[in-house]
Amino acid sequence: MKLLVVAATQKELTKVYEHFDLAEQDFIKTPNFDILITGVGMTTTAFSLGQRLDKSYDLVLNVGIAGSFDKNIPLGGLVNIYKDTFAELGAEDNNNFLTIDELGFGKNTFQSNYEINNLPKVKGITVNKVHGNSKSIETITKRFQPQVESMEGAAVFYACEQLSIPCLQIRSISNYVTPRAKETWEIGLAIKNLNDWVIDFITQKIK
Ligand SMILES: O=C(O)c1cccc(C(=O)CC[C@H]2O[C@@H](n3cnc4c(=O)[nH]cnc43)[C@H](O)[C@@H]2O)c1
Repeated sequence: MKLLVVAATQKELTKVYEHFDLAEQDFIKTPNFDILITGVGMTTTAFSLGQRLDKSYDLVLNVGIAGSFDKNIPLGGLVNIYKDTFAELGAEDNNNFLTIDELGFGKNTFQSNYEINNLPKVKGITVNKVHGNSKSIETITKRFQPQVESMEGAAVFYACEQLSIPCLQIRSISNYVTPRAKETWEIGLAIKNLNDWVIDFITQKIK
């Protein structure tokens, strides 16, 4: 199994780098798995994957922290984002929003096609702008009923679909999507739990 692990920042994979004794670089090849650090957001993700992703990979594992709309998911909890939507891609039509699908230019939602058993499956959206305002949170919740949001997920699903490569997106919840309150974010806990899971997953896969 040739595995590519994709994350936005090296910080989100700190313990993975330490555990496997990896050099602090944004693209690392090892005999058993590769790591790609893309930078934050859809544009950097698309560019990085355009440079590094090829059909030799059997699985892409997209990991990172994320915000949750769903207060039933604990901070530091891991989720399997099985479906992810480009939430801002489309057109305003006065008080309505037309998705890229409705405009006839493609599709806005992409799915994972790799099954694992042990994590809750949730619906995500991918955004350029982290939600941090009551009105916009209410609007986006009504529009797509998302449980979580990130800034890269749908872009990774898109790239994998283009090359027919199985893709799994696992994220650890660092914060709730609320009017911005960074002091309540649990980034350290989320990154620790994510890294423990990634180390375990890689170790199982390369046995
Ligand atoms: O401040 C830090 O110490 C720190 C360490 C590692 C990563 C970060 C980030 O802010 C990474 C940004 C990354 O996180 C995702 N994310 C997290 N929460 C949300 C959210 O509420 N809405 C959207 N995206 C979120 C996102 O995918 C970014 O790539 C900070």
